[in-house]
Amino acid sequence: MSEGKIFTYKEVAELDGHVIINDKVYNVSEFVNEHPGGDEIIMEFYGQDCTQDFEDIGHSPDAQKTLQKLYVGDVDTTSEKSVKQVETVEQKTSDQPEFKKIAAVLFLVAALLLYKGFTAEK
Ligand code: HEM
Repeated sequence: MSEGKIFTYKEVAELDGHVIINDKVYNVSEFVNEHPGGDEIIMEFYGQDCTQDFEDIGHSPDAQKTLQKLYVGDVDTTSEKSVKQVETVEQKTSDQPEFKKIAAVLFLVAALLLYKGFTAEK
């Protein structure tokens, strides 16, 4: 399906009530009120790409069908992303709680070894 309009990332960001899933643009402004997962969860993604989150939930074929009805066009993937779109991607990659946990464990082990070293000398 590619008979829709072509949007740049910036155009989508400026539109109210539109999201991007798999490089396609959907007008979800009316659908959000009927979304079984709640309106806010989608509203957070207005103007942005929510492919990952949409797929992580494991939406049913029924949800995919609903999506088709909301299709308004495609995104020009070569266009420049808006600041908001870049921020959400960066947030996802740099926000790694696993890394913080590992750093905390390493710090504790180092502190313990240092402490043991000091007490052994005496
Ligand atoms: C924008 C297009 C979207 C459509 C058309 C859509 C559609 C649906 C539909 C029809 C359901 C009912 C269950 C199913 O059939 O799979 C559902 C459930 C759900 N959706 Fe979406 N959804 C969209 C986006 C999102 C996004 C971006 C999220 C964010 C994480 C999300 C989170 C959820 C959750 C958590 C449920 C489960 C609700 C429950 O069973 O309690 N959805 N969605």
